[in-house]
Amino acid sequence: MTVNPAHTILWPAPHASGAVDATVHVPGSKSVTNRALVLAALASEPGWLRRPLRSRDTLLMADALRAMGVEIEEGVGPDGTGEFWRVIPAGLRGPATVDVGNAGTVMRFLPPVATLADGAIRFDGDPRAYERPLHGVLDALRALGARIDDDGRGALPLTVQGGGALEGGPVEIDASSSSQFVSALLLSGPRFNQGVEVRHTGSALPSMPHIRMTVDMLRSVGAQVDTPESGGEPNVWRVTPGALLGRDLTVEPDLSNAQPFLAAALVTGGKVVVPDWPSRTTQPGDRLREIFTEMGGSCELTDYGLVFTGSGAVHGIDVDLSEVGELTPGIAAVAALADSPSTLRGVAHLRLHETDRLAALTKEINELGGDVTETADGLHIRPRPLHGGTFHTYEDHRMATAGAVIGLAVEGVRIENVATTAKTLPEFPDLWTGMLGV
Ligand SMILES: O=C(O)C1=C[C@@H](OP(=O)(O)O)[C@@H](O)[C@H](O)C1
Ligand SMILES: C=C(OP(=O)(O)O)C(=O)O
Repeated sequence: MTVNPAHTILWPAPHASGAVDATVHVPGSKSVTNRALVLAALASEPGWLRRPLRSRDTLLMADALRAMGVEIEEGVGPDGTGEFWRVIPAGLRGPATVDVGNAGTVMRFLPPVATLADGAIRFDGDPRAYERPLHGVLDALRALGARIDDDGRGALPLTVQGGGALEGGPVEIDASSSSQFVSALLLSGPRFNQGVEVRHTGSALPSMPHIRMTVDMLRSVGAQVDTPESGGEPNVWRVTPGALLGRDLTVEPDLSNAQPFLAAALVTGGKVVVPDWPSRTTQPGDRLREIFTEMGGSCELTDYGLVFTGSGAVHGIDVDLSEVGELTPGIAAVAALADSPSTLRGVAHLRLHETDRLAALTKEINELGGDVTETADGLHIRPRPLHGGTFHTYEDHRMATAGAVIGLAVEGVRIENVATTAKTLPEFPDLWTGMLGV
């Protein structure tokens, strides 16, 4: 992917001179695209993805699957239907090398896939990827019969010695540091000889909507999945072995990436329309309708999409974000501009995301004059008048977009390395200036 060199230095975040009024077409969901790619690669017939997200995380996923033998053709559909990817599954094989970048979905979803390959699959990634938790997936795979060589830390870099099949069966994991451990095992589960039964044994499990997304998408390609919600035991998911269908799936807009645009309407007292907002979805970003309404906006979901309107007032909020952790940076940015304090709770695991998001938000907002303190599991934010300055992003796409939201209301904010938004939204700087008409 080409990165505009100007965006890797300091990007003057545009200041809003008035209320925004824009329609923003938000590209496809990262979480849906990467699940769809994995499921299509494991299917027994070709499948299609329409309007897939093209970003660093999803291109890494596509490249990794290609390296293991899957064919992915790219094209553009007729009549404005947008881009499509046609995924043609093949016998997975090594040797191959997978670059996970700093994509949680790639580093967690693919080691289970690699156990099904014939040959060695080596995994490597960005320095931060070495620090992000992976042990839950690796320990589980070993317990299910896989051979994995690592340096003993239960982290990247590592090599999965794919044996062409995995026995599978019941396994216990502690997924309190990432829901992606559970999703990873479930996604490949239909292809294990005995399927898989995942029992989460640790403390609270974050990001439950993302596990529901995994289950929904598995079922939509013909997998049989028993869940706590479908009458099973609490914290236990069971996937029956079986073939997966190739599907024709249109990817929903990424609702977490819609967040900065909705936030723009909220903090400027303006209006933003996001076309194709789904009426029913497992994406955690759908919770923004409720959260940003409580913070002062209002929503109307029409057949065309979501119409979100700010009132001019921005209120603080006391909210448990454990189910929707990836929304935290954007909510913190709005909270720093509110008329009352906020408490964001339930997100201790964000310390092991792209960066330590709790530390990064605290430091960067405070350096602009804010008053944020870290708690054991979140942030306490007391709004104060902010001033301009450099907002560092720590190679975290959501830090960059959070800084841009603050920049709308505060003159002189410069975002360091806005190009890091390429992880999930390479078009961010252009969409942002387009929204503002600058
Ligand atoms: O499965 C997924 O697509 C995701 C799950 C969540 O991870 P954690 O459970 O590690 O927070 C979320 O934060 C991440 O952005 C995407
Ligand atoms: C936590 C995130 O990403 P990842 O998929 O790398 O975990 C995120 O996008 O906010």
